[in-house]
Amino acid sequence: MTVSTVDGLRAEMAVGRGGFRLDVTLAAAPGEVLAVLGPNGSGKSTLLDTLAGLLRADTGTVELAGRTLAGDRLHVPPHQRRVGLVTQDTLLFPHLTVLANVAFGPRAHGKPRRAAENTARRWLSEVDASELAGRRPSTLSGGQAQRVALARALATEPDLLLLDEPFAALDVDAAPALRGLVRRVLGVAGGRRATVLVTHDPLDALVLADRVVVLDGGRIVEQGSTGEVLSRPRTAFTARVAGLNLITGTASGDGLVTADGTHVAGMRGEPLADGAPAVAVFLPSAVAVHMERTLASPRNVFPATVAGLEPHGDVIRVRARGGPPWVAGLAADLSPAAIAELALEPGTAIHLVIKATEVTVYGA
Ligand SMILES: Nc1ncnc2c1ncn2[C@@H]1O[C@H](COP(=O)(O)OP(=O)(O)OP(=O)(O)O)[C@@H](O)[C@H]1O
Repeated sequence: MTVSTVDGLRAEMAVGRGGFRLDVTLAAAPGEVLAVLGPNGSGKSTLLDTLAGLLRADTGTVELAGRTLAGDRLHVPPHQRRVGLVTQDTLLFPHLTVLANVAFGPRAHGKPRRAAENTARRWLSEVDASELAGRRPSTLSGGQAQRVALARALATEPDLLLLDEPFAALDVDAAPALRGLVRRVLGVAGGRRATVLVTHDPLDALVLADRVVVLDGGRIVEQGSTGEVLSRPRTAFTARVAGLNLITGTASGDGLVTADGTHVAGMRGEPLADGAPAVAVFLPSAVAVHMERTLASPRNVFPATVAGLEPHGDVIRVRARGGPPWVAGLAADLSPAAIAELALEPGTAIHLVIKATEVTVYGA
């Protein structure tokens, strides 16, 4: 083993893939979660594959928790890196039970069977999957399989956890709860472990990451704390990524109550005591605009006024104002045809309609 003085992860590497070249320098401190955002083809998977050791960098070094994993003529193979990888395809062994799948890593690292199974049970319990221990992977739902895959990665006690779009394959009902669970689990025994999370979804970054890097064309075009990058975007991609609606208030039931007493119906992303400071987060694409006040439940209906219309890729972003202060700046993405049909223009009185299942509520 080659010793390094670096705590956590530090990677400075260049790798070519066909005509594409990834050239990045990044670091994640022990206990830190670094989100990697970027448009399709920007090099996110190439980055993860290289960190995992599945792909060999052409030049550069990768150092992790006091060890050099890649460098001058050095390439530590994936299974010796102490790196855990969770992807959308959970890749569980179909012929093994859930318990045996999770115990596999510790066994492969030399733990006796009983000790490996104890470790597996502990991590299954952390991801709320103890009752799945005897099941085969083919009998699990997508969300259950993702929880098991996470337990399997963590059971090896990796120095680096790589999460590749872990919620992308889940339906809208399953993703918020799993995101909340991952946030909790990443806090467990996370002192030494660094985490790199690749995602398309700004919610993932907002909820899970301490810092964000934005990749474009194989290079890092933005980086900083998650709040900094998402509140002051400097590229079109990050501006879109940051285009979230956010309402602050205090937790109440499954939703929250704003300072002026409006109830916002949502889904809890994590357990929250009623009255705790909370934020409700949803995408502009989840907001419909109606002229009449519809009473369809379980939807949120907020009266507002059109403040402005901005072209936004293929859609028109409607900005709202009026009513209580939190309405100002809320955005709805509509097709140009819908804008024309509703005859929207600045000053038009509207109702913003958002399904509760599209709104995720987290602790603030
Ligand atoms: N096996 C490969 N051989 C040659 N080129 C590849 C290979 N895999 C990826 N590429 C190219 O490398 C570039 C970066 O791809 P990569 O999959 O890392 O991007 P990404 O950001 O993960 O994209 P996405 O969000 O679509 O998953 C792309 O131009 C892609 O065409």
